[in-house]
Amino acid sequence: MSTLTWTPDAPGELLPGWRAADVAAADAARLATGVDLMAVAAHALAGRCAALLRERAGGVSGRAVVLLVGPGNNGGDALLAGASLRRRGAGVTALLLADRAHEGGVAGLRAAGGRVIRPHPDDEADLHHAADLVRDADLVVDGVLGIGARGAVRGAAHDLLERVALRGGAVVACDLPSGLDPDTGALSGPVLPADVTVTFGAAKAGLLLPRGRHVVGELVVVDLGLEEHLPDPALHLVRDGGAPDLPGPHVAVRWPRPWRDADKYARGVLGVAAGDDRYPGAAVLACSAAAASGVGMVRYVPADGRAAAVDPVGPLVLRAVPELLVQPLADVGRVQAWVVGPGVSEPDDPRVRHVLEEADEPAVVDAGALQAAARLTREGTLRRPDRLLLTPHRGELERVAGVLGLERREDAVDTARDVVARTGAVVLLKGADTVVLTPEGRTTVVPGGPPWLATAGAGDVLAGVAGALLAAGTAPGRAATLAAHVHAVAAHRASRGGPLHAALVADEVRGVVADALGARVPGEGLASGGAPVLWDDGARD
Ligand SMILES: NC(=O)C1=CN([C@@H]2O[C@H](COP(=O)(O)OP(=O)(O)OC[C@H]3O[C@@H](n4cnc5c(N)ncnc54)[C@H](O)[C@@H]3O)[C@@H](O)[C@H]2O)[C@@H](O)CC1
Ligand SMILES: [K+]
Repeated sequence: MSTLTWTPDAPGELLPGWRAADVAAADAARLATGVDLMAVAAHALAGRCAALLRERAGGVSGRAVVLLVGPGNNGGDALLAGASLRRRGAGVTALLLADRAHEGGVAGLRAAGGRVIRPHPDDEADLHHAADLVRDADLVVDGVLGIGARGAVRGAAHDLLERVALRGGAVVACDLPSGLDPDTGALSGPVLPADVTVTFGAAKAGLLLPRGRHVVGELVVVDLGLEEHLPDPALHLVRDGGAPDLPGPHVAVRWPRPWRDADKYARGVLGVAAGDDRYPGAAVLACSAAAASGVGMVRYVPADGRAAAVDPVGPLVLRAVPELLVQPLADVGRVQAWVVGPGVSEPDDPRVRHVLEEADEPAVVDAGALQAAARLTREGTLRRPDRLLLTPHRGELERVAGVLGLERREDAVDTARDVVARTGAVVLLKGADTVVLTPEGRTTVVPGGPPWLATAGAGDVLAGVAGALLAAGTAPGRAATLAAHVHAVAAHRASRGGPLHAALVADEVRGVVADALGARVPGEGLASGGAPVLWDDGARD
């Protein structure tokens, strides 16, 4: 299924998502003011269904619409939308897939001339017939379960979804694709991937999280006037610039830019403690990416306290970034941030110990330094975790959680949240999508790069970009979100649908940042030509 997009009328750089319980409470508060929310929801749903029928089937009148109807109000929404489509001339059949169905909805559909069928859950011929109706429909509306869902879809709906889950025609999900957990995005049992999800009142968090996003299709958020009844969102999703290879307004507004007479310290000086004899390339990639991200200067710190003259990695990083300095740990000059860990294969590498136990500067902690951060957390000697950005992929996260002695969780995002709570550091969890979690409780989902990005060295590039931002004074949570987005956009450019390798991604970073800054909306964020972000609070992303 396509990646998630959302309609332009949902403004802002970030799309907020809420927990189902918070939306249900806001629904109830709004209902108490006397608004017929279901009528508003069904009207909007019918409108989007009609538009999709026109796009895909050339019109509404005479087209076949099948409603999959569950026991609750979600089914009620679908039935009332079906009644509206019937009045516009569509042939509408409701399949009632539970032992009860929303009475007003059934009556409404019948009154409009729609057909209502209740397939018997144990009758093979009934289910077969229902599956045929679904397969032949121009449009299927999934109204089996909404935010009242608990676990995988059960009963006749389960059996039917299993038979039709791979059908090709248009599907509109009512509030959310049934079988998707509204809070976590977990998919249990068969799920009908939607072309469009019309969600009511507020986007549910699960629609924006990695596991859920790929079955949501285009997301339309219907305004039910819930704002004043909703608490803070559970998470945010970062928006691109209209296509995966265009940076979104989030970057334009927040990327630090130098003022006219800024020196290298104002731009940021980054120490890179990465690479060793086994993994020299990690150092090259991290340094190149940092340079492409606008850092003022890079100090490269070789392994083993070696002097520049004898370090074999130094000439490689110098060839990639001629302006950097190679300085052994004992002589390293002033830095404003660190990247530590990419391509570091020795667990007791003194560079790792220095950054994690002695330094005060913010640091990106990646790869070979992650387990050390976990071990030092356990021992109580990790220095100022609030300055740290941990960047594990899933496997590394599990190892970190293991060292920390955390309980095993099924969902990696939950594990990451536990690691944040235990360490006090920001965690950037790499995966198909990136999830950034901060100790203040903020969760941000950043849509990922192309699948080709799952390649050696991609993480080293990301670490370099994030390090450059930390060096410029951007707070760890914000740096993580910005870096992940720029990295993903750069990867889309490097790939153009085909294979890529990490150095190509690093090469694209500069152009992505330039485009983002060029597209910046005047009057928003920093003043034009203004100061870089210096130690912003980072509480908000
Ligand atoms: N509360 C409101 O005022 C509004 C609700 N709306 C709609 O109502 C929906 C929520 O309605 P409900 O609270 O009735 O909940 P649902 O329609 O999601 O369904 C809950 C029902 O399904 C059953 N059920 C739960 N999990 C199941 C499973 N895994 N397999 C089979 N059956 C299961 C439950 O027993 C319960 O009867 C929203 O998603 C939205 O579509 C909208 O009309 C907007 C306003
Ligand atoms: K649904």
